[in-house]
Amino acid sequence: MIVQYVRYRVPSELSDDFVEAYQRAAACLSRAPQCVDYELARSTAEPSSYILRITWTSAKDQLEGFRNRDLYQEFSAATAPFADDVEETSLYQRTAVRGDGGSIPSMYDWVGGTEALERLMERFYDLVASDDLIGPLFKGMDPGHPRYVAMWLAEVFGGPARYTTERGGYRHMLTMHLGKAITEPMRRRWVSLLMDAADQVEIPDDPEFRAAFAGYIEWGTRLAFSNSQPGAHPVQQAPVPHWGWGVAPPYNG
Ligand code: HEM
Repeated sequence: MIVQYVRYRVPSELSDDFVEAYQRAAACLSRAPQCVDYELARSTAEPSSYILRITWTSAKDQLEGFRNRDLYQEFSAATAPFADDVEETSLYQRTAVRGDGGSIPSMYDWVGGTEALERLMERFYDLVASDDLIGPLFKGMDPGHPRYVAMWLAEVFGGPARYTTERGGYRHMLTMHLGKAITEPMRRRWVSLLMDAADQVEIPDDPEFRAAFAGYIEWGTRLAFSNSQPGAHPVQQAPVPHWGWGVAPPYNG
C-alpha cells in the first residue's frame, strides 16, 4: 500500500467550490478498486490549507490502474480548476507503525473474484432450469445469462465495472425484468436456489460474507419483484449499486 498526500492552499472565497469539487471527485475514488480509502482535511490553524490523503493498494495500481482509466478522467475534470493551488504532492511508503484500519477486502475479492461468481451462477442456472416454478421464466434465456449475472454481481461487490461498460449497466438489467410479473413464491425460490448453489460450489461460508451476500440478494430480488410487476414505474437510470460488508466486516483475529 502507498499513501498519497496532496497539500492545497485555496483562496478562502473558493473554499466551498473546492470542497464541492472534491465531493464530485470523491465519487470516482469510491468506485476505484485501487483506492483503499481517502480523506480531505482542512487545517484548523490555517483554513486555506487542505490536505488530501489517499491510500492506494500500490503505487503501480495507482499509476497503471487508476490513472489509465476513465475514472481518472472524471476525477481530473472535477479537480482541474484547483490544479494551480496544489503546493505539494507526495507518495509515502507505509511503515510497520500503524493502528486499526487496514484495508478490508471487497466482497468480490473475498468470494474469489469473477471465476467464483461464474461458477456460482452456472450451478444456479442449472438448478433453475430443472425447477418447476421458475424454470419456465428462463426457458428462452440467452446462453450467456449466467456469465452476465456474474458480471453484474462482480460490479455490485466491488469488482470491475464490466456490467456497466460492456452490458448496458443498470438500465439493461432493469429492462430484462420489466413485465416479468415475478410472484413472491418465485422470488423466494430464486433466493433459495441461489443459496443452495452457493453451498454446492463452496463459496466462502463465513457468517460475515454470507450475511452480507444474503442481504444484497434479499434487497435485489425484492427490487426485481417490484420492478417486474405490470404497470410498475421503476427508476429508469441509476448506477449499478455497490454492496459492502455492512456492520460485520471480515474478522481479522
Ligand atoms: C439480486 C437479484 C437479481 C439479480 C442481481 C438479477 C440480475 C439479472 C441480470 C443482470 C439480468 C440481465 C442479464 C443480461 O445482461 O442479459 C437479469 C435478467 C433476468 N432476470 Fe434477474 N436478477 C435478480 C432477480 C431475479 C428474480 C427474483 C427473477 C425471477 C424469479 C429474475 C428473473 C430474470 C429473468 C427471467 C431475466 C431474463 C433472462 C433472459 O431471458 O435472458 N431475476 N437478471
